[in-house]
Amino acid sequence: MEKIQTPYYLIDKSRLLHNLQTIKRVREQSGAKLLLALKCFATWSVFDLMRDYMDGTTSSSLYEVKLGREKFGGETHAYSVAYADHEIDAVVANADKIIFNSISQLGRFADRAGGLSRGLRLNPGISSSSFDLADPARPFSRLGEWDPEKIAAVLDRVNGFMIHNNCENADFGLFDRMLNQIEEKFGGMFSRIDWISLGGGIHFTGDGYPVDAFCDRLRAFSLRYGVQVYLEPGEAAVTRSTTLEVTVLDTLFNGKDIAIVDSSVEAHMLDLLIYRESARMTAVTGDQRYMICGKSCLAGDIFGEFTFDHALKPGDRISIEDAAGYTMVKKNWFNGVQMPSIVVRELDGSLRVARAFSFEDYLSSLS
Ligand SMILES: Cc1ncc(COP(=O)(O)O)c(C=O)c1O
Ligand SMILES: NCCCCNCC[C@H](N)C(=O)O
Repeated sequence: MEKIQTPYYLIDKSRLLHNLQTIKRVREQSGAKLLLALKCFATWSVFDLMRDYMDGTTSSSLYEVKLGREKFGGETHAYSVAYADHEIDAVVANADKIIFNSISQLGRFADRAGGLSRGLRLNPGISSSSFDLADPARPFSRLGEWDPEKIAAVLDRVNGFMIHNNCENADFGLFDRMLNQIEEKFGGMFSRIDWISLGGGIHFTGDGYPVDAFCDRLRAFSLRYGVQVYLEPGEAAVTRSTTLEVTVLDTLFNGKDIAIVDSSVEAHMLDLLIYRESARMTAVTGDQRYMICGKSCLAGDIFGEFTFDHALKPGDRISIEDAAGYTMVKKNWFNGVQMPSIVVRELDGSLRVARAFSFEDYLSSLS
């Protein structure tokens, strides 16, 4: 096979499988159903593998619901911060459950939900987010209903609840304590519904996570209230499965050694800029330190500073870790920078270019 032109996202199915096997274990041991959060990862070329290990998908918009139904299958949950009048029928036609963000949306659209099971998002007012931007419990948050009295008044109109308050939470103790608080606040209503989704943001596929204790906690919760528990992993499902493969185009010294690569943080790993985080690379011992920068015009288009065991030169290849969650779903055509192809390393080790992007794709993204 010819060398694949960078930049490209490289999804390694055997690394993905590692997470999926933990997901399978959680399903079996806890009785919970696990749905892929498409907002985090929607690269459907690897759904053939993922669907064997997960129960379906959850979504944030009409297009995600349709993608989940069409490309993943299984159980399809629809959630949206706010549904529009003109899209609700299509959402209902493509979903198995519909979750409303507010009592007012439930009131407006419940009668158009047909035979679908209906859910309401609850906001417990606590979260594990260390970023105000991603904190669903931030002051004045619009994400879900807070008041148990108001929620109790519409209980006869819903079959389930969705509570998403974990964010990059690798601490089981914190998960457990927050769930206790949720039970104290809303537990009185839990026996009166059929299912509860505890959302995403739980990093149970990470090294050393106490998976047994996690499963026991979920199973006990489910039995206590007689509810089907759902989880909505995004990041946990795809973490460490994907790299962004780039090539050095130029090097220069401006007080620091700098290497410019054929990619852009703003266009291809936008979350890093949004949350002001550094990219990750496999650690190399060496004494050549470089600031790895993107090729867009943005002065702060910087992946981070990394150490190498050799001097970088044009043509050298660099592999940036953790390029699955919240990357491909956010890629854009800023500066007209070549959009990375999507390449899959199959379980037998062969590489497949699932998608390559061209000037025509750039053209058709605008008019
Ligand atoms: C309702 C809901 N479910 C699931 C997720 C997925 O979270 P993560 O990718 O952190 O697991 C999110 C993240 O925004 C969410 O808002
Ligand atoms: N790595 C920086 C923080 C990322 C936060 N992810 C945001 C999405 C998340 N699922 C959420 O709850 O908003």
